[in-house]
Amino acid sequence: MDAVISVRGLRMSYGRNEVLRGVDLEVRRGETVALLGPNGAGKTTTVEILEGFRLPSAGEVEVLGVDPARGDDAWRARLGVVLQNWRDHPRWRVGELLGHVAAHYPAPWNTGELLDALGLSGKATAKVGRLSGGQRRRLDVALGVVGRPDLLFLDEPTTGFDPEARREFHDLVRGLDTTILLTTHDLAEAERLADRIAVLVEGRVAVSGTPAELAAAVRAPSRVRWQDGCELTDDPSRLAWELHQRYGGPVPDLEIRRPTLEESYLSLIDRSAA
Ligand SMILES: Nc1ncnc2c1ncn2[C@@H]1O[C@H](COP(=O)(O)OP(=O)(O)OP(=O)(O)O)[C@@H](O)[C@H]1O
Repeated sequence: MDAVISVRGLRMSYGRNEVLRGVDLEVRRGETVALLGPNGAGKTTTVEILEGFRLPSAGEVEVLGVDPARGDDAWRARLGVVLQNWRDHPRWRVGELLGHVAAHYPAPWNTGELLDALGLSGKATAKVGRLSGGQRRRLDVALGVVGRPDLLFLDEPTTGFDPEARREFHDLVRGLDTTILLTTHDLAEAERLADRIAVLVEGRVAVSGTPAELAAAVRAPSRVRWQDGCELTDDPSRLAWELHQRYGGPVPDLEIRRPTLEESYLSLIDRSAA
């Protein structure tokens, strides 16, 4: 199997605060996997360990076949990281900044071609500080992929975006041809971008799979409402049948509402936190 990321029993504590309590995660070549979880679940901590920026307390971690704690420059050059924003470089010109970063990699993109590919044609001589928000985000992606990474990390990439910018960013990410680990607390974003989703709750992967598998695995109860009552049940057709028997015929004002994936996800988080 072609595992790009392989994590077994990953644990991490900050002092007495045990943030990761045995995370298992695998990402295969070419996949986009979303690590989904509420605020404080430990997503950023996990990604920082995978990037080699933080040492775990325990567990086995391999990224591109290497323990990140021992990753050398050649290993690092195979990773791409999309940072939130290059706010510190407003006076650099786009092409200069991209060329400067590209120079650190053995086989980078041609910067002009990359700008074209990411919809920034004609912006090479523009100052970073003069780009629109959406253009800045494209540049962030360009900086993350300029070294042709084998693995790209996107940590909460659309926080603070308006819906239009989010849609554009999602289109951009879907067009990238690399393995991606994305962290997000937004289920809709995970569903839109990821082949597989791993839900991180309370320091563990509570459930993982394709969006469809997730929907089946975490289904919250359905709500059955009728003229004289309302019940939550995991087996709505059985309840409907029992009501049919009770009424000796059609159930007055019968209404069955199955949960959305969003509701199921929120119920999973609530159950785990309880
Ligand atoms: N450097 C640190 N020192 C101490 N505690 C930390 C540190 N970084 C994170 N934490 C704590 O670890 C927990 C997990 O944080 P982390 O940032 O990994 O979660 P997250 O899932 O990325 O959250 P968010 O979605 O809010 O970014 C939180 O309780 C946080 O306060």
